[in-house]
Amino acid sequence: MERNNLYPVFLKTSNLHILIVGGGNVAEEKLTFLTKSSPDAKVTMVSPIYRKVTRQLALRFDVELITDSYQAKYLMGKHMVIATTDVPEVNIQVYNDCRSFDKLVNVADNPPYCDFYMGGIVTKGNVKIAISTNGKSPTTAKRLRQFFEDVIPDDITKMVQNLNDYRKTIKGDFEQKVDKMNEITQKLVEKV
Ligand SMILES: C[C@@]1(CC(=O)O)c2cc3[nH]c(cc4nc(cc5[nH]c(cc(n2)[C@H]1CCC(=O)O)[C@@](C)(CC(=O)O)[C@@H]5CCC(=O)O)C(CC(=O)O)=C4CCC(=O)O)c(CCC(=O)O)c3CC(=O)O
Ligand SMILES: NC(=O)C1=CN([C@@H]2O[C@H](COP(=O)(O)OP(=O)(O)OC[C@H]3O[C@@H](n4cnc5c(N)ncnc54)[C@H](O)[C@@H]3O)[C@@H](O)[C@H]2O)C=CC1
Repeated sequence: MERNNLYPVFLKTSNLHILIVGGGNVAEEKLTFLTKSSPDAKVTMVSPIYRKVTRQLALRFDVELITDSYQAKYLMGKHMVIATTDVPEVNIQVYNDCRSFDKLVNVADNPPYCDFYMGGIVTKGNVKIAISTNGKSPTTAKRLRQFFEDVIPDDITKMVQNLNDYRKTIKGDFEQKVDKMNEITQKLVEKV
């Protein structure tokens, strides 16, 4: 059976600078989900034209909007790049420039030109779940995201905090703490 070999990481987006090339529907969708998950993300966009909602999001999340066509100079200081223009040659140019400068790049909706994929993301307080279908079905990623948003209780973050507090009260060495933490959380995975 095929399997997903991607390696998920949880980026500290406040330390990284992301560039989105293009200002249309796809750019707006990527910006919406990026800022929903990571409102502190440092984002710059470059495009001759922006949508109204994109401008509103930019104001709200302190996104810098450069009104210009893409040029390689805009990659300077950026760690990750998402290309979303409606001109395939421009997207490929962005991809090639990023390769030359060792930047991570995602040509939205174009798997062969992605170093990473955007995922479906569920956030409940301190808990975050990222979902990928290996690029096979973004719609499935979206539906799973909606499912988990629904079934995971909002107060799961309380459990995380309680366990964190409880751990500090346990006496003993590291191994004894691990045993105790596993013992008290066993019920969470027991089949009923
Ligand atoms: C590979 C990947 C690369 C990347 O863009 O990063 C990619 C690729 C493509 N997307 C396409 C289309 C759509 N994408 C969505 C939605 C999402 N797409 C996202 C990620 C990814 N999309 C990466 C894989 C993630 C994984 O591994 O599963 C999500 C999860 C995250 C996000 O966008 O931030 C976000 C849901 C967010 C949420 O709701 O939580 C919908 C659904 C909708 O809008 O209702 C449609 C329309 C339905 C359809 O067409 O399937 C097409 C076809 C284009 C064409 O028609 O040619 C391709 C190209 C292809 O599949 O080959
Ligand atoms: N909208 C969608 O749901 C889907 C779109 N696509 C494809 O994705 C691409 C983008 O789609 P949309 O966002 O809907 O297009 P769009 O037309 O809404 O947006 C394209 C954006 O790219 C900008 N742009 C054009 N040339 C540029 C350049 N040289 N430098 C910087 N920005 C530039 C434009 O100003 C515009 O803001 C298209 O190729 C489309 O076929 C694929 C699947 C679904």
